[in-house]
Amino acid sequence: MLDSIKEVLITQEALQERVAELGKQISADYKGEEVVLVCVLKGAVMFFADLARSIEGDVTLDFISCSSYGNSTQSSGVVRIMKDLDKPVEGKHVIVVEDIVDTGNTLHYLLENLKSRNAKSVRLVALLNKPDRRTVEVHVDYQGFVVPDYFVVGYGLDYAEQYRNLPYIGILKEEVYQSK
Ligand SMILES: O=P(O)(O)OC[C@H]1O[C@H](OP(=O)(O)OP(=O)(O)O)[C@H](O)[C@@H]1O
Ligand code: HPA
Ligand SMILES: [Mg+2]
Repeated sequence: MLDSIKEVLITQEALQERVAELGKQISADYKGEEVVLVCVLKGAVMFFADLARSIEGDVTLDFISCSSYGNSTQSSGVVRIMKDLDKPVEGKHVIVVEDIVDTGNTLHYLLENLKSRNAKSVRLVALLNKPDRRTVEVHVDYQGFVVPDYFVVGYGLDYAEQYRNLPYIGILKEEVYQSK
């Protein structure tokens, strides 16, 4: 295990198992429907790639990039769209695929933004839900795991752009960000 990781919270195997379950559930719920899967870059990238492959049916992929954390472990509270979707979602079923709902700022902003584009429906699938830190209410339609109030990294989640390539979700040692 990496030196900067205090503890593995969710193993690679547990991630795979849960992602497959979510894929099954989504496939059943959207049977016979066309769905646009929206990846919220960059954090959701690993989850998105695995989830998309576990969904059976008529699926297209699109990408949006939001940022509110920068190089910090605290949300700036200001959400910016750095890259928008390529295609309009008007009249489409949209599933937003996100790595984590923490304060709720990003998803609150993004879900309202997508709903205003007149999609047929907009739902959220979040791999991780950290309810202890919530400052804005967000409805999570599908969730992978509830996590405690630690800054977690891996499987797409970063601290200052590092650790996204870890195959598991780990708790980052406090000294890594307190020394900065
Ligand atoms: O609920 P919140 O407190 O808003 O936090 C969740 C968001 O923060 C992270 O993104 P970040 O802004 O770090 O961009 P990244 O995905 O490129 O890492 C994460 O990927 C979520 O999108
Ligand atoms: O715990 C977290 N880890 C990484 N990125 C995040 N963005 C919001 N919360 C987190
Ligand atoms: Mg981040």
